Amino acid sequence: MRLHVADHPLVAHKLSVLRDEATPSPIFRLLVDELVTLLAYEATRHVRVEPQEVRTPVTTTTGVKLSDPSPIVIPILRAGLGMLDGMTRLLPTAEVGFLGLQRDESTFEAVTYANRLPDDLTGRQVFLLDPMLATGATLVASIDYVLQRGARDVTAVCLLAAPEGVQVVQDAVGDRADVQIVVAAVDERLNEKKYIVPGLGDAGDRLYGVV
Ligand SMILES: O=P(O)(O)OC[C@H]1O[C@H](OP(=O)(O)OP(=O)(O)O)[C@H](O)[C@@H]1O
Ligand SMILES: O=c1cc[nH]c(=O)[nH]1
Ligand SMILES: [Mg+2]
Repeated sequence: MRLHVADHPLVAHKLSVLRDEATPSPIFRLLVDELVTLLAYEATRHVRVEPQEVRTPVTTTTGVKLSDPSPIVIPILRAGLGMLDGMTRLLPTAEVGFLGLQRDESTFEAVTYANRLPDDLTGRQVFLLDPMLATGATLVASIDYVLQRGARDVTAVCLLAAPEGVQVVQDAVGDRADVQIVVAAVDERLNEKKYIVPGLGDAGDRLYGVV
């Protein structure tokens, strides 16, 4: 498994505003969208392309186009939905699937409550979107889900990760697939409630309110 931490002053600036407890939901949503577009540039560095002839006004040349089958982008509901537009802005031809998982806040296990994905993901590049990688249970369950459907090339785009969660994902994935995590920052640790410290609180609640 590979971990890529975005190292860019704009990412650091936007992330700092995101962390601020005084940042209201409308600004929070806007910043998540902007941050994801910056991360998407890194996350798509190895997106598959193939040669394509292009006729310019002057001559013909060989360019590239995204290979078939198109990549699939999967936001992990609820909070991952806030990352979808930022990702598809750079990958407008990608298909979009949905996975709904919620962390049980007493056992910290991930409970799956929804899925709308193709049965067969063989040969597809998969981009999972979830702002928070805390214990790693949600991301491991999501990766297992797409690997069971045949995917072998998976990139998770996250805003924040805890070192504990990164290790859990690394151990769980092993050499089963090519998995990459692209993240804006790896924070210090998890607290006793398994929240990321310093973190930004509950990403879903800050995007969409407490339900
Ligand atoms: O690494 P973990 O310990 O599994 O925690 C991370 C998960 O927790 C949050 O979702 P949450 O369960 O709060 O659902 P929500 O998106 O509906 O708020 C977050 O968006 C991740 O999916
Ligand atoms: O810090 C955390 C941990 C899990 N889920 C969140 O939204 N935030
Ligand atoms: Mg939540």
